[in-house]
Amino acid sequence: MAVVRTEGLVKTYGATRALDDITLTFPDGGFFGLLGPSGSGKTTLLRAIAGFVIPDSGRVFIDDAPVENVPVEAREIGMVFQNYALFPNMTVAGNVGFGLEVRKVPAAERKRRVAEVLDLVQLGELGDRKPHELSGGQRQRVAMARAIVTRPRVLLLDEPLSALDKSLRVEMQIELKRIQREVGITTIFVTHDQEEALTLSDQIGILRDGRLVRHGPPREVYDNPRDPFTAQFLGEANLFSGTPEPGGLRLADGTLIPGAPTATIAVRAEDLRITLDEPAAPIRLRARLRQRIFAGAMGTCVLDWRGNPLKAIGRDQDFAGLPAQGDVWLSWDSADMIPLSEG
Ligand SMILES: Nc1ncnc2c1ncn2[C@@H]1O[C@H](COP(=O)(O)OP(=O)(O)OP(=O)(O)O)[C@@H](O)[C@H]1O
Repeated sequence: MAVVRTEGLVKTYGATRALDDITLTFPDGGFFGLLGPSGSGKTTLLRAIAGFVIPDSGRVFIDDAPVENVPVEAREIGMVFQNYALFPNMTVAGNVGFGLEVRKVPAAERKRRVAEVLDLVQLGELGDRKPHELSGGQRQRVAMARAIVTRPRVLLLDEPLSALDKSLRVEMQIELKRIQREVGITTIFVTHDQEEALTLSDQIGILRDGRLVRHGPPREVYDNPRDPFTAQFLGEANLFSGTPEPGGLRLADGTLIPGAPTATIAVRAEDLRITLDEPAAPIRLRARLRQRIFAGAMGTCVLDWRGNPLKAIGRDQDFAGLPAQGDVWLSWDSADMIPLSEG
């Protein structure tokens, strides 16, 4: 286990600032999820920690020791990348034990440690198989086993589950979390699946254009996103901006939102209520229902308010009685307004 820390990391490629002054601590034994749109710098940050990318400036520390002079193989970092390549001609046990062989671990100990880690990823019976005789999820477990068998101080995972289909992916998320807990290893995980990041992480960090926009415990960041980017990136948020008045927030169409705390507020899609009749709620807006999307347990209503797209998420029965499209009322509780810092 180890604390990983970056200080003012900058990496540019021509005019692109892939990392723009990243200062961040990844807690000892924690599961840290890095999130951000495509091209925001997630992979570059992982590669800089691993030592594959040399930053223009700034430093990486592992347990308070700077690592710029420590080569990749000596950083004691385990890695699982998106396209983890297993050696096709080696058995599962051979693949997992390879790193130990390179480190000249004696055969008997090697065998014991490979068996131990295969048990941990629940592949104890499959050590003699070749990679092509495994399912995608099993291959992913082998890649995990291979990354942790050398007992690294840090585990870096770059979209390790993205090749798996949805149901296997969810199963593997639970597995991954269990394995990480059992081994207790400091883990930094890159994903662009926000649900995955929220499920797995003790802490999340959100990157945008190479900058760290926010970090903290998932619930804290979700409940109090602070800025419009984070509010819309994490979950589905509807933004409303207007002019603050003593009585509330005056929107462009003249509607007054009583109790709005700031000039820009967000309302989560799950907190919007839709009714055909005018509600008694103090906060209410006239909007147009454009589309109702059925998606199993939860459904989505796509709405339009004065040219702004809005979204409401709910169970199908919440939307029962609504037409496929047409004029509706929107309302929400004042407690569900999230104050945001800028418009
Ligand atoms: N070797 C490179 N040469 C030139 N530009 C690069 C290189 N590696 C990354 N970049 C650029 O740096 C930026 C950050 O890339 P990075 O791969 O870190 O993003 P990401 O958040 O991991 O994206 P994705 O989610 O698509 O994998 C992008 O604009 C990318 O084009």
